[in-house]
Amino acid sequence: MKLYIVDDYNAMSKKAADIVSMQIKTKQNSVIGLATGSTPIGMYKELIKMHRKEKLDFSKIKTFNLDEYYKIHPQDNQSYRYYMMKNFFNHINIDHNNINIPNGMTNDTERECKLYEEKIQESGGIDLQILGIGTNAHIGFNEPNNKFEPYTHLVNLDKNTIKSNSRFFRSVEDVPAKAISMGIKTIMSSRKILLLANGDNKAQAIFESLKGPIVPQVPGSILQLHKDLTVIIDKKAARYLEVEKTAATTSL
Ligand SMILES: N[C@@H]1[C@@H](O)[C@H](O)[C@@H](COP(=O)(O)O)O[C@@H]1O
Repeated sequence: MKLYIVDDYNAMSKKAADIVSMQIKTKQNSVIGLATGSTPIGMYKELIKMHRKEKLDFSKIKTFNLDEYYKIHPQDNQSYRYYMMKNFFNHINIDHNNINIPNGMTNDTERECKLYEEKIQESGGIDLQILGIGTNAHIGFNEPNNKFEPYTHLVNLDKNTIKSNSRFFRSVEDVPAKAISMGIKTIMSSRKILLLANGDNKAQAIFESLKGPIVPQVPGSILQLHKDLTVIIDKKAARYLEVEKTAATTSL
């Protein structure tokens, strides 16, 4: 694992954008797995800047988002589709046919999940998956559980997650109780994973995920088994990690 502990959110966002841009420059038709939440917003802003200033070309990439609330209309301003359009896709030259986000309105979730997995396979698999992490160590919407759910599936959101995501909604009652999420195997099958976290409230989840036992009660802990994991976190999220505080890369 490559671990970068950086000063702050801006440094995290810039470093993450550099890695994504390198991936796209190296392979123009890269398949990129994308995350939502507050964490990657800065990274998306940096990538938009790169597109404007250096003509970073997104025209051939394909994207798969980790998750979507259920049920939610794609045009609802709380949907992850809306978030992606607003924060990223509307500002770059991506082919909109190459954007994949689970359909949060489907009446047949089983079919939707199966189709999503098939589409990922057909695309050749994810080259680089971006991940944030929940305060309860969830990745995508894979909540703490007594088993790892392998493939894209319908999830009952944890109370903790509903509470923490309620900051984006009018009230806790407005947060959908379910979501469609890539599974643990879907995420782990990506050729590269980039995990981002910032702030004190992520320190425990980061510590348990990177240093604790690999258990489904801490979904992020599975990442320890990935062959090509890069972690970029700020000093606050790194609070409990006992690593040398050099700004350089540290291998755990
Ligand atoms: N489903 C998303 C995750 O993909 C995200 O990584 C996480 C952290 O969110 P944030 O970045 O806002 O802290 O929670 C959300 O609920």
